[in-house]
Amino acid sequence: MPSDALDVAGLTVRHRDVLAVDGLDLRIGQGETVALLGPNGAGKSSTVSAVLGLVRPAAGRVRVLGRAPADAVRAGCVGAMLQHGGLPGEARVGEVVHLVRRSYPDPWPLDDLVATTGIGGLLGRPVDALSGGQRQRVMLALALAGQPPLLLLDEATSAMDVEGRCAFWATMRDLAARGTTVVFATHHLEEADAVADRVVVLAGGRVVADGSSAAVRSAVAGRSVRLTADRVPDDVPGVTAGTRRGGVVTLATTDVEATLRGLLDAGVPLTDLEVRGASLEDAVLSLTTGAAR
Ligand SMILES: Nc1ncnc2c1ncn2[C@@H]1O[C@H](COP(=O)(O)OP(=O)(O)OP(=O)(O)O)[C@@H](O)[C@H]1O
Repeated sequence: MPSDALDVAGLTVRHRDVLAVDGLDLRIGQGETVALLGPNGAGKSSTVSAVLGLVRPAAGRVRVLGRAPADAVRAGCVGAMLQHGGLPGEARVGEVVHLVRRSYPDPWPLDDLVATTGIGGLLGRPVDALSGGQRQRVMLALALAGQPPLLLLDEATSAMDVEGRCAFWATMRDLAARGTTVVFATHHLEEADAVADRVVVLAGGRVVADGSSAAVRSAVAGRSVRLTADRVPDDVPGVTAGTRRGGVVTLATTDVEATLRGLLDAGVPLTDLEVRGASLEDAVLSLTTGAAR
């Protein structure tokens, strides 16, 4: 059994003259929940397409659970929800789910699949009559139909309402807890922050940050240190700006550790100390601005 769900080395994807993915290295272990983040055109969908064997890389290597992408897909190892995934318009949802389940040797039990994805009320409806969010729920059911060990989700919740999103991510957490590897591309950074145990930030087809959400957030400048203090010296290391409201001092800093050390060295007690990091959105913006071609 390979230890990696995904092993991507030097992946380069070109769409005619556009370099979409530029020598990308990425290893994802089994059971990880990983968010792919980055601005429009960063190469997230192209990476997902290469992992599914839908585009042929110009260079590099992709292994999915130790297999070539097409073999992994054929073996039912990968479930995917893509941005432009098609469904037969006139067929009823129940028929499509039935057909897809039948194509797998060990499909997800129907009742549980229907309940998990919340499509019970949709089975008799023609696919064409679904709303965007309902359609995404059906796509999820199809992606899960073969009980795949690896799920790839590209903007999977873009059309869902708040309730649908909450239910969707609760399902993902359950699947992750059962050992499913979940890799999702999203622009909803709060989802990534809440769900992913690792975030990979792409820009210009390259990885510009890779780590826990907390680690990626802390890698950017713009953190602040807040404390209650009567006096703070002017020359605390790392501090770029300071404000005072009553007894509460807020210091913007590029180096939290140096700032805290400086305060302690100056004999300032760290009363009511709060250190605030940049949001994941701040971090992704800062990491990707100027990084894309
Ligand atoms: N079929 C295609 N033909 C030509 N260029 C393409 C094609 N698909 C993607 N591209 C280009 O490749 C680059 C990467 O696109 P990709 O869709 O992988 O980015 P993304 O990070 O998924 O973006 P988004 O967040 O907008 O979905 C972009 O410059 C895009 O215009």
